Amino acid sequence: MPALVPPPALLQNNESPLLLASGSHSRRRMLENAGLVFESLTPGVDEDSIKHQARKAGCNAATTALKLAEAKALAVAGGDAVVIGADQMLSCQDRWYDKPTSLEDARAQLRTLRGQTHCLHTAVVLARHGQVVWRHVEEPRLSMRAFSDTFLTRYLQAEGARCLSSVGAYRLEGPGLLLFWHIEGDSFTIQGLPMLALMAALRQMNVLLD
Ligand SMILES: Nc1nc2c(ncn2[C@H]2C[C@H](O)[C@@H](COP(=O)(O)OP(=O)(O)OP(=O)(O)O)O2)c(=O)[nH]1
Repeated sequence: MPALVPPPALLQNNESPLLLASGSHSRRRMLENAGLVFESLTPGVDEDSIKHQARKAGCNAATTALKLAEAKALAVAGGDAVVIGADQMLSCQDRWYDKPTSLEDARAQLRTLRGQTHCLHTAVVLARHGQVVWRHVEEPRLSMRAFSDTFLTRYLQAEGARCLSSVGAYRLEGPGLLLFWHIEGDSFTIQGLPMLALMAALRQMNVLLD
């Protein structure tokens, strides 16, 4: 039975096309699962340079994530569309982490994060006609178990490259859940988008029906 995707007219106004300025499968999946109809584009933004400048200017991780989300939303030519830009930074003990580039990188990162609490500074913005019209940040806190090296080896064998698409080297909706003993915050936000706040903003902008 194919997944039932409600026709756009039932859930949103066709006059305001929606564009996701992100290459994130996780973000796309969450919007699709909510029944939204949208286009997606991967923004060409030099994230490392923006992060470096922000850090040098003394910005915290939440402000930096907002700057990145805005840069992504403004980097795509949206025309009349409402454009969603988002970014997620991971910080632990004031150190910032990026998406691991290899399983060895993921192993090293998880060994550093285990037994500690880290924060996922998750920013989302809406832009229209080249202007950012809405900004939002949520900062869930996730406490990792002090898991064994044997567990970590088995986890990486089970997850493989799937864990490289996430800033924390885990998929909360997958075996990543086994890494944690406590989580404060919204699971959608952890997966990359504060969906409830975003849906409320899209209703405010008359993109989604109230
Ligand atoms: N499936 C899944 N993805 C997660 C989870 N936690 C974080 N992520 C993903 C969401 C984002 O795709 C990624 C955070 O990195 P970024 O915000 O830089 O986005 P990304 O580079 O993926 O795409 P973008 O820069 O927006 O084109 O981590 C999780 O628990 N599950």
